[in-house]
Amino acid sequence: MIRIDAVTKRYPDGTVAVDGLSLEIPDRAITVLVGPSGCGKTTTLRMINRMVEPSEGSILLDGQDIRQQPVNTLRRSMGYVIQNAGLFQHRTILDNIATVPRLLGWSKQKARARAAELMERVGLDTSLAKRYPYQLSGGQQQRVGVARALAADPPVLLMDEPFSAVDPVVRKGLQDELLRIQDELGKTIVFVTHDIDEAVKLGTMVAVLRTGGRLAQFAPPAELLSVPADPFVEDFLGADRGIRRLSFFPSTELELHTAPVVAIDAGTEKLASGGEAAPCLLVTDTDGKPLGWGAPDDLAAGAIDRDRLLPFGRPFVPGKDSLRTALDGAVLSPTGWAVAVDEEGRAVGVVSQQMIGEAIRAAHAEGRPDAKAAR
Ligand SMILES: Nc1ncnc2c1ncn2[C@@H]1O[C@H](COP(=O)(O)OP(=O)(O)OP(=O)(O)O)[C@@H](O)[C@H]1O
Repeated sequence: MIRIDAVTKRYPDGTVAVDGLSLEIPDRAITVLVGPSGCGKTTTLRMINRMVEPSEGSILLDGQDIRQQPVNTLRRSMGYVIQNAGLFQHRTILDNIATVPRLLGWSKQKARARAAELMERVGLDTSLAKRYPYQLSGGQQQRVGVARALAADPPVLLMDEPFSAVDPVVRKGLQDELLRIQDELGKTIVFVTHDIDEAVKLGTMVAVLRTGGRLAQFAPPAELLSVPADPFVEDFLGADRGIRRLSFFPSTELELHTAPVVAIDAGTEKLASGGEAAPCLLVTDTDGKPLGWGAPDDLAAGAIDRDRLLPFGRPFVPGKDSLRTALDGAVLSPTGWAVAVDEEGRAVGVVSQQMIGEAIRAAHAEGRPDAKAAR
């Protein structure tokens, strides 16, 4: 555990960047520091690897003051990833990643083998190994930055706005990749961002800092969304807090209706009977994959015209997707019903907006959501 204990940082010009900050950063989890520009996030991160020394207070790593070990030893136990990756421009991708192992005295061959393994782990094709950083996209460079930080297998990873410089689609890919890597490796990650959505998506714990370097709230993201500590945090979380909180509730409890799901080659009788449970029927192909909503009148006549089917919106996978995704599916569906599919995309049932609303109320009444559903 990293324990930040009553830390204040006053820069020589008198700026108080961090003011009496205390935090307990849990092991093998992602702790996000988030807040407006200039609230002391980077300063806090840099105090953890002693690039900046606190003016007051102390930082403990596994119970030991970080000042008690040589700074180089400390930094080797902490990978560091920054915005724009900060790669060595004159070194190949492979040699960039192999930097720390080489510094640690590994042979060139062993360090490069490790680097190649890490390229795969962060989703980079090893055919890029001999390129130079300028020959990669921004997103690829960030992946190299992550691989380089992981090269010596440090227990701690410090990440300072690592995904801020890439477009939203690439950014989402990098975030997903980080969560996947974290599931495999279980590092203690401290992640700085000014983007609250990124904080909520990635954080096991989220520390919201306010200008002046004071802690506004330290909580799991679902708790942050449900009980913001004060108007500053509430304002910082932004609009749609209630909807976004639904990301933390699993959709497994939803009761699915199967009667309105009919295959396109079903007999006339079956088509006519399904419509009792829902105003529309979901028509699937012969493999069970949804094709669209058909109006009961059409179906009762036993004549399905594929061209007249209504789009079925975005389906959700119960057990994998959250109530937010299910609700989104229902809102997008012209019938107001969401379509549930299995991992192979075959329809397993349908559920109405009203039924989702009831599940939301029940989940809220039960209290704490399941944090895993957010991913
Ligand atoms: N070397 C320095 N000397 C003086 N003041 C500094 C120094 N470094 C940072 N500051 C000030 O300390 C405060 C906190 O800066 P810091 O970079 O930690 O904030 P931040 O939350 O990471 O900001 P951003 O999101 O904009 O990167 C700011 O007011 C900044 O101007």
